[in-house]
Amino acid sequence: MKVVSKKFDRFLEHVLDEHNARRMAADGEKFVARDMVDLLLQLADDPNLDVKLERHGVKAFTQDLLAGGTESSTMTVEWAISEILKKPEIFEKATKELDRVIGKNRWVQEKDMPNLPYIKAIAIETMRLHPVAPMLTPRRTREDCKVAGYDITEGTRVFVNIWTIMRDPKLWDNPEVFCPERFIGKEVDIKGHDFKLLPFGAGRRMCPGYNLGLKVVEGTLANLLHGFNWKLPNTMTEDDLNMEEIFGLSTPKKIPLITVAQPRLPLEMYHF
Ligand code: HEM
Repeated sequence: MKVVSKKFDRFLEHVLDEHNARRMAADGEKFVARDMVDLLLQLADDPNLDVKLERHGVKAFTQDLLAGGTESSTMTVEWAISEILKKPEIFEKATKELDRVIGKNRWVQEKDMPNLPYIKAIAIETMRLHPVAPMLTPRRTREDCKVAGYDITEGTRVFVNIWTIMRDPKLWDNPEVFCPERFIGKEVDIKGHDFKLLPFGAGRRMCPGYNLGLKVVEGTLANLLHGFNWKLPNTMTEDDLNMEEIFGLSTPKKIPLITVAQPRLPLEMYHF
């Protein structure tokens, strides 16, 4: 742990030095912040902040964003492709929508997402069955309270098990079945107001990156489905595909997905 933390620190020092050097190079000209680190460094220079942001604060912030913002999205996309490989009819429906809305001569852009409700539904259904943080971050009760008949005293550390909530048969029809259609034509809230669907948590410790996270998952998924036919390798069948998860702070696949991707757009589309 100590070795990893030192390695991370060296990397973050380098990132900050690099950004500071670019700011210096602007030399009197108006510096335009290019990314989150630039913005944080600008804030750290502000002498009027109520709570001063120090260099170590900028590093911690940057690390939080990297840690929270990378595995969460990739893990969700891996689960989505796995679920789709199990149910090829979902792939067909998704590509029908993509071909109708996007066509075969371009990639999906962020502005297309409102016109791709089925892709959105696949993303949300994936997060329902495979939440990134199954127990959210721990809470501490501020006062005595009663939940479902249980007395919980002030100061108790509490975990909210969203994995179970999002598979609760009292709240969901056929909860174990991957079914994006359950969200089609419905107002869906995943911003922490609907307590049966909490992939980003709720309240003051809710995921601050939910908007970005959702956009990354939807956009990546849309382009992966638009750009490729997904098949299982060799003689492997849908039943052979292992869907076990490692249950812990996050829920990655126990056995990483191996799949075969074949282009489904004109070949010139793959030259970037
Ligand atoms: C699919 C994408 C993502 C999912 C499903 C997800 C989910 C979550 C969940 C469930 C929590 C705990 C919330 C709670 O306890 O109420 C959380 C916390 C957090 N997430 Fe995300 N997240 C995603 C993407 C991102 C991105 C893109 C960023 C930043 C760039 C980010 C940064 C964070 C941070 C910093 C926290 C800790 C917040 C705190 O403790 O106050 N996440 N995320």
